[in-house]
Amino acid sequence: MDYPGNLFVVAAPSGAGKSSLVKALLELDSHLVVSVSHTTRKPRGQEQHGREYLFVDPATFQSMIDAEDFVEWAEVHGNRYGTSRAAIMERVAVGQDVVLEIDYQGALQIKKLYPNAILIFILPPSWEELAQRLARRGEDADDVIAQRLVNARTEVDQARHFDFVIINALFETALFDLKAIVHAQRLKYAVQKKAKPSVFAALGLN
Ligand SMILES: Nc1nc2c(ncn2[C@@H]2O[C@H](COP(=O)(O)OP(=O)(O)O)[C@@H](O)[C@H]2O)c(=O)[nH]1
Ligand SMILES: Nc1ncnc2c1ncn2[C@@H]1O[C@H](COP(=O)(O)OP(=O)(O)O)[C@@H](O)[C@H]1O
Repeated sequence: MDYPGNLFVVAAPSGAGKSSLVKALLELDSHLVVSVSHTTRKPRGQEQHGREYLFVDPATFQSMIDAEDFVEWAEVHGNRYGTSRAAIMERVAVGQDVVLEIDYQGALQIKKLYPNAILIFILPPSWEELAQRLARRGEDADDVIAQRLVNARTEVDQARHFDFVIINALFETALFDLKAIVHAQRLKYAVQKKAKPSVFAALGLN
């Protein structure tokens, strides 16, 4: 299926910094919107319904699966998470670029459905740093953090299936990399669609 907006998928093990990076990217880029997922996980700390997630009970989530409301969904760290069709298609259809912050299982489902989607994997600089970030974030109980660190091994192994990999050591460097990927993809899309940004004129690409 072809659509005028770009789809960017960002995945990472818990604590690698993907929410912080996506939030910073959105502040810099007014053409980008984030898809708000549904989840059966309980809200933590400052999270608000409709902002970080749409928090639903397991029965509601199941009825959405049955109604085929999700373009993808997966069970991650013992909870269910899903992207509703409405969260993305209405936007890409009118030419907005949408970023999905989802796990690798969802990312691979999205790539199958929308081969033009750009898959970006964020890696932490080390296992020690990942553990420290989860502890420093201070949002999860020790057993939840332990489970996430175990799952991180499997998740990191999936990075090779992604289009791009970013190492989030220094935050500003990782943010720069993310911006560059988004920018380059937009230009590629413009060339493919024979759109004519003025910058192409000098290259005879009109
Ligand atoms: N497949 C899928 N995964 C999601 C979705 N929304 C969030 N996730 C992933 O679920 C995992 C857990 O997210 P969360 O509980 O917010 O924890 P965090 O990664 O530590 O911030 C992360 O890998 C998210 O990217 C979704 O709609 N679909
Ligand atoms: N480059 C970085 N250096 C140090 N700390 C970071 C960096 N990026 C993110 N963090 C911190 O690590 C913690 C986890 O980041 P978060 O964005 O919540 O990760 P994720 O969404 O991948 O679970 C947060 O406390 C965040 O402020």
